[in-house]
Amino acid sequence: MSAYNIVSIAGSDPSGGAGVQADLKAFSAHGTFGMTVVTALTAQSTRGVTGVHPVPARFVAHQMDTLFADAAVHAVKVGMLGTSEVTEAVAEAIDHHALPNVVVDPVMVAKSGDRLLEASAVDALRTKLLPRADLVTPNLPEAADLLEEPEATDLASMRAQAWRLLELGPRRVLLKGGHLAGGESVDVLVSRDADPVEFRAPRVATRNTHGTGCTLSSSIAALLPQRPDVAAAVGGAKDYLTEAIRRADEIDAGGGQGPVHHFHAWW
Ligand SMILES: Nc1ncnc2c1ncn2[C@@H]1O[C@H](COP(=O)(O)OP(=O)(O)O)[C@@H](O)[C@H]1O
Ligand SMILES: Cc1ncc(COP(=O)(O)O)c(N)n1
Repeated sequence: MSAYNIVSIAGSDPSGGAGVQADLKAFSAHGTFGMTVVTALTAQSTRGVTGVHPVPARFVAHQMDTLFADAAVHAVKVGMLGTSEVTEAVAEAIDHHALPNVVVDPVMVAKSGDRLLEASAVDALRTKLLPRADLVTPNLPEAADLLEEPEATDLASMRAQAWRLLELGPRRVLLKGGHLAGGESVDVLVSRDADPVEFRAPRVATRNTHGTGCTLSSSIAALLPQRPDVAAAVGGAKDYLTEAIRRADEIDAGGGQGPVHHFHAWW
């Protein structure tokens, strides 16, 4: 029996590498029981997103109310939200159901360059959701959009932006450096209540990085109830993800940018 129920509130990726599909795989790999609240359907493959069909906000709220009235939830990962109405519904549910260990991955644009959040919804994400997050995990373009600043180009500007993101209200910020160049991929964790920590991993030479951000945030959510503190959960998630990227070329899910290997410890 798994002691922990972890919920992904995110979009569907039929190709299985990102969205709720990736989250369920990561939750399972970390020995937890995964649940999902779907916020949007996408038509998507390893080559890109060809369509987005948002779920009406009222029905996203209906899914959450039905699930949270029954299941004990130990952590939540929030991914693609699509619209400002859905973003606001999720923010309300976090308060109403007093959801614990809320990890927000502020998904805006897919690796393929396709938009996954309406431009008009960035404000709702910034003002309604970020202040309710225990941890927010932007990549560099998302951090720049949230701060309305140019994108960070080195570790020093990343560190400065991580602190400014903390001023938007989340309890902690993990600013991910996957989009920078260099031999190492470095993520910066800053908190209101602990010293900053940097997580370094050798940069893997592969184009198969579809869903890395989804997989990292859902792994952190799965590990938060199992590890002594947030830095330990992020470290465990980063180690798992790095190995999943290292083994990504073993999966053949299409001819574009492929997924990472969620079950590298088993197959
Ligand atoms: N080629 C790579 N090798 C190793 N780690 C990577 C690589 N690309 C991304 N990462 C790591 O994957 C995670 C997601 O990174 P990033 O690409 O910045 O976010 P997103 O997937 O949201 O765009 C981060 O921990 C980052 O350091
Ligand atoms: C449903 C959904 N959610 C999130 C992502 C982002 O993942 P990535 O940035 O790796 O494309 C995605 N492509 N699809």
